[in-house]
Amino acid sequence: MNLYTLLGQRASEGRPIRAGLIGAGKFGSMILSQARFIDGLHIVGVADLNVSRAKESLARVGWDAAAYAAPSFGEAMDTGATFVTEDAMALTQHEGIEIVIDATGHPLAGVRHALSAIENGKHMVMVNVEADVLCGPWLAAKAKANGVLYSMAYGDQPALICELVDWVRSCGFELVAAGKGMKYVPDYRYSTPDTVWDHFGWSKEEVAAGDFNPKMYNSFVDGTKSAIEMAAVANATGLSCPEDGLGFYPCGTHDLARVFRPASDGGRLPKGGVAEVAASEELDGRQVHNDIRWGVWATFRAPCEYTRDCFRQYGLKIDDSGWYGSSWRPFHIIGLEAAISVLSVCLRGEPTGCSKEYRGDAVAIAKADLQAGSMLDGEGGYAVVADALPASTSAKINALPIGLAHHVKLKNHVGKDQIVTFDDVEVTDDLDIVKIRKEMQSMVAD
Ligand SMILES: NC(=O)c1ccc[n+]([C@@H]2O[C@H](COP(=O)([O-])OP(=O)(O)OC[C@H]3O[C@@H](n4cnc5c(N)ncnc54)[C@H](O)[C@@H]3O)[C@@H](O)[C@H]2O)c1
Ligand SMILES: N[C@@H](CCO)C(=O)O
Repeated sequence: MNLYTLLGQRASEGRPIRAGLIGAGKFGSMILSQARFIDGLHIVGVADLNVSRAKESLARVGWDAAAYAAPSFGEAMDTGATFVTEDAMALTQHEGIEIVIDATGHPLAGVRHALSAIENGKHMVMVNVEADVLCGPWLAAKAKANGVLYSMAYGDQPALICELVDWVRSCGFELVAAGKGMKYVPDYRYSTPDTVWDHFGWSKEEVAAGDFNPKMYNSFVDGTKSAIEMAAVANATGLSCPEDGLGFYPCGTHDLARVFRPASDGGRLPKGGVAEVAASEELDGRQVHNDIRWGVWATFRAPCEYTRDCFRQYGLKIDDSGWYGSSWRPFHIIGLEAAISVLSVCLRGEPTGCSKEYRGDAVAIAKADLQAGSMLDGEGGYAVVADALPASTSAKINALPIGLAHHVKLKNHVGKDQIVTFDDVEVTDDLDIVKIRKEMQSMVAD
């Protein structure tokens, strides 16, 4: 039965899905914008470090002040209104909430929120892919052991890629590659929060009128977010991360099947079975024809001649050999679609993508020559960018995951474009997360 019908049943029984949201920034705002139009979904609480910002977000997306004026979770449960608080941990512990959504983008906080939610018997929708790539396989195992579900967020590209991958495999096609689109040329790798808007493509007026965090958007522009997402996709789908990091091959939708096939068959991939990114800009900065900047895609091979012939007969976008086909979804609208995950988890008992193995890692790489004694400033900042590597490679070189490259001091000089390793940094804080990462070493897939 479809989600909408199932939700209608719960609404008519007076048993709405009771959810709590942590992080009311851009993604969270987009969830909140839609939530008030979804009968049967009650956002009991919104937690944000910055309560006044959260309230501004609620007002900006059109909520009446009375709708978020509940003075406690209990009152919110009784009245159908929403309680806004700075206490995220209390939200993850409240008995009335059945599902928690983390949209903070802070990897360490996201892991802690998820762990608390899971230990308190709640399902978890992890918008925070930064946290998912850091500890997702471990959190998913923890959720399973606690009888709850841990899910990627529909509307963001990783969950949509998982959906396409599932379609390819369920049809009996041979999956070759899957990934997302991105506005990217190699120089963007060195972008900082000061230069992000020169590259992202929005005008000064558009940026000034919006609610955008430049460091977050810089993590999109410099390739960090792509690395994080493709490693998370590898963990969720069984695909691999490319041995030498992401290729960011410029490619439009008409050409996916030709470009994203193995080099041995004329494509750009050193080998099949990988998560990759299609850049929406050519190397000289021209926009790619039929670009897929905002979308997701998968390429696959026909398993037999009859299937190959059907690809052509039914107008599938194929390569010149006819053996390779492609499928894509041209858009993702992030928080506007994220309720699909909440409904799928609570009504169907099915995550919309979930880390299953530890196959990929997003590792920190110096954006410039970094001196001993300097501090790393995490995703989208000035010091480091991430690339996606197989988890086995990351483990072998003792690479520092980008999610732990926050407020840590370098003890060694690290040259521009070099991978930062655990041996290069003084890790004095966040030892709970370091411990989880150590435990994850036993989960590394071949
Ligand atoms: N903005 C986008 O277009 C976009 C697209 C895809 C995915 N995402 C994902 O959405 C997530 C959030 O991104 P965003 O753009 O909304 O960021 P944002 O900076 O706009 O919002 C994050 C919010 O979380 C709050 N927060 C941070 N740490 C917290 C903590 N420890 N406890 C409680 N609240 C905390 C912040 O105060 C802020 O209000 C990230 O994981 C990001 O990868 C964003
Ligand atoms: N794919 C998007 C970013 C993530 O939503 C872009 O190219 O800007």
